[in-house]
Amino acid sequence: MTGPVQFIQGEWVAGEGHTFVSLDPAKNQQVWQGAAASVAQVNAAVAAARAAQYNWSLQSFDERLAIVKAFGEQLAAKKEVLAGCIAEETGKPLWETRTEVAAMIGKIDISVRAYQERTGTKENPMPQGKAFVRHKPHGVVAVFGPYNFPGHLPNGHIVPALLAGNTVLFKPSELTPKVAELTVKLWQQAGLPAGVLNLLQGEVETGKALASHDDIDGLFFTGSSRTGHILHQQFAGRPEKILALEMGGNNPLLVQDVADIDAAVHDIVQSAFISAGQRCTCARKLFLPANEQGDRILARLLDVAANIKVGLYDDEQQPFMGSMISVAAAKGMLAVQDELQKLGGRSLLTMKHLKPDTALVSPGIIDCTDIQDFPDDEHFGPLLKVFRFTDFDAAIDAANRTSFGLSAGLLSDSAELYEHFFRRIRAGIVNWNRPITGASSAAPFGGIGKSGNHRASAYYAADYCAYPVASVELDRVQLPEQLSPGLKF
Ligand SMILES: NC(=O)C1=CN([C@@H]2O[C@H](COP(=O)(O)OP(=O)(O)OC[C@H]3O[C@@H](n4cnc5c(N)ncnc54)[C@H](O)[C@@H]3O)[C@@H](O)[C@H]2O)C=CC1
Ligand SMILES: O=C(O)CCC(=O)N[C@@H](CCC(=O)O)C(=O)O
Repeated sequence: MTGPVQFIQGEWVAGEGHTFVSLDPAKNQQVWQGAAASVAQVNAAVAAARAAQYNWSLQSFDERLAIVKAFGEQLAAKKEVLAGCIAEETGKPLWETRTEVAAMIGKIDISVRAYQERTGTKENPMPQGKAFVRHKPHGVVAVFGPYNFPGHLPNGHIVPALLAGNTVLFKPSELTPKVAELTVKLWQQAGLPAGVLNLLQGEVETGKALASHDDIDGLFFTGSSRTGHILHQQFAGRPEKILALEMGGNNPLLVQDVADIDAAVHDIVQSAFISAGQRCTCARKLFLPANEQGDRILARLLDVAANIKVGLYDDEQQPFMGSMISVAAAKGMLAVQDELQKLGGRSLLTMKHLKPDTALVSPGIIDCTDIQDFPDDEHFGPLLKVFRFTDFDAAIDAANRTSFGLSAGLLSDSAELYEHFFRRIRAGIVNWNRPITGASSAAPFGGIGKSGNHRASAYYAADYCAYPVASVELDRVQLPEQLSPGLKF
């Protein structure tokens, strides 16, 4: 019998499904154990969310905000505990998980601004009466989270959804159940009414039961393109439900004409290797000119990348890179490196498994210029693929040769070149002389192609959390000043 890990109708109860565990990937220790939610428990949670929804939506925005702010205070009070928990369960270094918790706290004020600006009430006078645009919540929504930002990214759906008056069923990644449990406990302490937020822990089967439930009004998903596409198929023929998909990327970074080589290399490293390459926005492909400047950048990049400190999340001298999420993920990246070498890639800095029973790997860089028919897959780890080019436009075409379209960037001292690049590149996030990771919560966040379904998150999450209601209103019934032809009163 495992502990109470499901939060349904304001009560912590044990799961009725099979037991699963969560491991500290850097130290190979078990940190959590629990039983998955059964189908009956998924049904009970959906019923609880449905029962709570009307009253939650009837509360004024300020009443809902007071509870969301109380959650923010809980986050601030427990920030070190939560940062420690994220580090332990993902292997990300503490310096980084502290920024994740700070982003969760920052999300609250930003979501209030977004709610008011994007979905607030608008009023316009009319010849008779007034026209209003108001917004209503969809109702009961499911939130699916990824493992790489187990706090910040689900929070980016949950906070705006609750503010708008929805009730939520949260299905976290099965790789990060402990972070989810701690976060939901903070919501509970903030005084969220029973049923408004329910936690359904489990693996794919729990996800399937929730996603296919008839009584949810929508699903907000952040995760892999593969799962997002499965969900999209599941939602086919159900146009009444809203589906927001934030998925992976295969993101290019181009370099041309830069004076400060170290600054360029810094932005490349931040783009490719932060979070051990486990960000959807990470640069996967680096396009470098096949000239003397390109050679100098590459040489410096190899030098800096070879010296990146990889280590444990709680090392006193903090590493830049912690571990990957699991030993399986680490082995998967090493297999990708082997595969690319077989296809004709030339390893310039070989990614290594640093300790076999952990997910600690070193960064890798591989020259893939000579690979014909380069595979269009997202490789979610610290392996950067380099392509040398002689023609900038051909490099942009190659960068666009992907079915994804999340982030892209140019490092160049030429504003004219950036203007040209911006016009031609296809992505939802396009940066100039900045890393392509580290997107702002105060901007929309989403991609095109296989990276999303045109429902951008972050600042625009407000849009998919509520639907607009247009009204024309007059405070008493009145004959119009001008009657339609053929009418006589
Ligand atoms: N565009 C964005 O905003 C972001 C995208 N990501 C992407 O997320 C991925 C990494 O996260 P993962 O946790 O591996 O994603 P994942 O797709 O494996 O899992 C995400 C969630 O979906 C659930 N799930 C998996 N298969 C399911 C199914 N058949 N039916 C219903 N639910 C299912 C999982 O249990 C988990 O809760 C990367 O591809 C990354 O690019 C990560 C962060 C941000
Ligand atoms: O949702 C937000 O508030 C902004 C999006 C964000 O924080 N993006 C991060 C993480 C994306 C990822 O998981 O890869 C980023 O751009 O680095």
